[in-house]
Amino acid sequence: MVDYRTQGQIAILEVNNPPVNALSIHVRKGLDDGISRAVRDPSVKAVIVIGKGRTFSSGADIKEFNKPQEGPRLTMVGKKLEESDKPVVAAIHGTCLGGGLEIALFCHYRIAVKSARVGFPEVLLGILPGAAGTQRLPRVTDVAVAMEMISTGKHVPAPKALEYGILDKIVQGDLLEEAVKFAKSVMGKPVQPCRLSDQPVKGADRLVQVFDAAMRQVKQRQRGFMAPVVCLKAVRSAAELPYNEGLLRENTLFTELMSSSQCAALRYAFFAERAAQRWQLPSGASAANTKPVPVKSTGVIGAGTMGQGIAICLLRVDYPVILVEQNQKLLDKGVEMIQLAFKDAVRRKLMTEDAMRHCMSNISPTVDMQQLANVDLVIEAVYENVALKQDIFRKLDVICKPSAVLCTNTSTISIDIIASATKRPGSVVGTHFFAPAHIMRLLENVYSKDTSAQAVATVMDLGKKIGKVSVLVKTCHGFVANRMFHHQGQEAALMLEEGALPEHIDKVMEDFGMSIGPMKVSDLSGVDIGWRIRHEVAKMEGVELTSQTRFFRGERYCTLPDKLYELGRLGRKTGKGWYRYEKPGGRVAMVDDEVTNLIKKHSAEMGIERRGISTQEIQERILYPAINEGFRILEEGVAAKPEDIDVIWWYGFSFPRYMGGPMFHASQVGLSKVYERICYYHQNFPYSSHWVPSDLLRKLASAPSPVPISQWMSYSQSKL
Ligand SMILES: CCCCCCCCCCCCC[C@H](O)CC(=O)SCCNC(=O)CCNC(=O)[C@H](O)C(C)(C)COP(=O)(O)OP(=O)(O)OC[C@H]1O[C@@H](n2cnc3c(N)ncnc32)[C@H](O)[C@@H]1OP(=O)(O)O
Repeated sequence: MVDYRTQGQIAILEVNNPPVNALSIHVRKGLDDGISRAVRDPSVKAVIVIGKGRTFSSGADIKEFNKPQEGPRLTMVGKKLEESDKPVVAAIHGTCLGGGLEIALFCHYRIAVKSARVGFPEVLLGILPGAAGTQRLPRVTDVAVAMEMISTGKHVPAPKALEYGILDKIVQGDLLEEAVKFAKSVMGKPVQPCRLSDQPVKGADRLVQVFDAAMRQVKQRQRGFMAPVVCLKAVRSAAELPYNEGLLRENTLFTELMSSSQCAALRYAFFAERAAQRWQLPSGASAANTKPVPVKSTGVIGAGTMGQGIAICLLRVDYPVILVEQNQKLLDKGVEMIQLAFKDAVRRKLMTEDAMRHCMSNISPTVDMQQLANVDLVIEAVYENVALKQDIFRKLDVICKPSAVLCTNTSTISIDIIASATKRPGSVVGTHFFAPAHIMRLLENVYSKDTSAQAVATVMDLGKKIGKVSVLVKTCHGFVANRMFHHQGQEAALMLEEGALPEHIDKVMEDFGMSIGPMKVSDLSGVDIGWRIRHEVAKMEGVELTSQTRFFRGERYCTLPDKLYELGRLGRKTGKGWYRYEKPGGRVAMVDDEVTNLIKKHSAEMGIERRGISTQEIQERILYPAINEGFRILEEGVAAKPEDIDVIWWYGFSFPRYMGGPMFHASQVGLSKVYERICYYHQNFPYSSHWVPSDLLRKLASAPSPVPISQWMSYSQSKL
């Protein structure tokens, strides 16, 4: 785990714990033994700590967090490094994160290659740097920088870290050779000035202003998230207490966070997100045994909002895009909007003018679908209409080369139905982007009964390349995201006619932790989207939905969203939806009397006596139908595991990660309690099928003791 060798008068401690040199027990032990040996050996005059493989160290081993602490503590190992009278140099490449950076800060010097990154991402796991990081970082760099780094978890590129004083030197060429040269240059120099524990905190005279400003930002950015707040308090104590007392304070705060439910949720999230990448099809084909089709050229059909966003995602990572629209006017508009989005990115310094020009030079706009003949992958992004999509895929089948992967950005229509329009259903796969497609991180990839493993591998790989978090699901109407979200929308509308107002529902859900409430989400994605889907389904079933419709498909139906649509209140894009906005496309949601009156009038017309709806009821009626549907999705194998559902909710609907996602949240509340409440609502609202309790949930709720999430799927086939 740590290889010890000497090169002349220099001892080299090389951490070797693939893949990311996590500081597991054997690494800590190896470093502890290694530094003792180097200190004891009179022929050794300097020490280098370096990582083998792709990285210096990703920090403490997160898998060990659930277990009793064994072996030397990281702070003890660090203390030995710092107390060495022989200079110790950390030689950094790849990432130097968390406990890895803490080790580096115990060393007397830090050098790095230019591509290295350093950071304290502990906050993203709901904890703080617990091996002296909060006390040592503000002794090497300004306290404001330390507060920013520790409370956001952002990685800092080596050149910036040099500027901050965290690194002593950036080297070119072979890192070890350069480290040896550097070690020789400091051999024999006194190490005392390089011991951070002896240094004062930098910028301590500005502590109060810096702390207050950082705290304001943290509270604004992430309401309800404890870790950033506690991180700031820990850094503050570095400036207020002597070093050793600061360490004790850090330890107390660390233990507090480590035992919190937010930390449990975030650790779950860390592994869930990675597990989602290890996809597997029922055939046994998997990420491990399937190669993607190489993609060098792409096409996007539809230059509307979604098509524009998807094209931007592809252009940003250097894919050439053939953008197809049905007429020149729509095409020109689409290209103009793409250009505007890039200009905005330049204005916000997210890209350079040159990069923008390069991206724009990679678009080939056309109204001729034949231009797609040679692309490796095409994504259809036209509006949600079965006949239209089938027509496009029929044409693609004729036009595209045999190896092309044919993707659809449908958000609800079964991929089986779209693929059936082609003679190559194996090549057809769903790539469901979330609006705005160039901003939202989620890509819900959808396989049909015929989709080939290679097509799946290609879209999972594409997701990674364009910086998305991809989750693979099996096709059905609405897939995972919209199938669950749909019930929230239904239940929200029903609560509106019973007595709630949009701002009440949003406030409750925002207080719960959602970054925006469901009514604002509806305005953001467009009131017309739901309208189109409902009316498309009704049309397919030969039903006409009118303002008098009370039941549809045997279920209680609320016409309020349809009434909003008919008023042309389509959401943010028209400047009016469930709220009023400062302008079409505006962002500031304001309560609108017209909507309040519409809702009250609607209740009266329906003969419903409005009542006050409690916070608990709003929370349960928004969350539990989605959770119940999540269990059905698991029963049907539409999602392979509960973790995949939660990943979809973090990245598709901004569900607070520190609450773990709806399925994790259900496990925290207790499945028997969730089941009991769903049964209660089912009794009260018998005409809403989303309250019919899932069989899997029933089985899990009646287990003699709580079943851990990782074992839920073993109950899906059981006969209990
Ligand atoms: C009250 C009870 C007290 C009990 C106390 C017990 C602990 C005491 C410890 C006290 C000291 C605190 C020390 C320190 O302050 C705390 C920490 O260091 S926490 C860790 C901080 N580091 C991180 O959060 C980094 C996490 N990793 C990443 O961001 C990325 O993995 C990466 C390093 C940037 C690399 O990214 P990629 O190249 O994309 O690779 P992957 O992400 O796919 O990772 C590959 C593989 O490695 C696994 N892995 C990564 N990091 C860790 C880790 N720190 N520990 C364990 N495993 C890690 C990852 O899961 C992947 O594996 P796979 O899932 O594919 O099997």
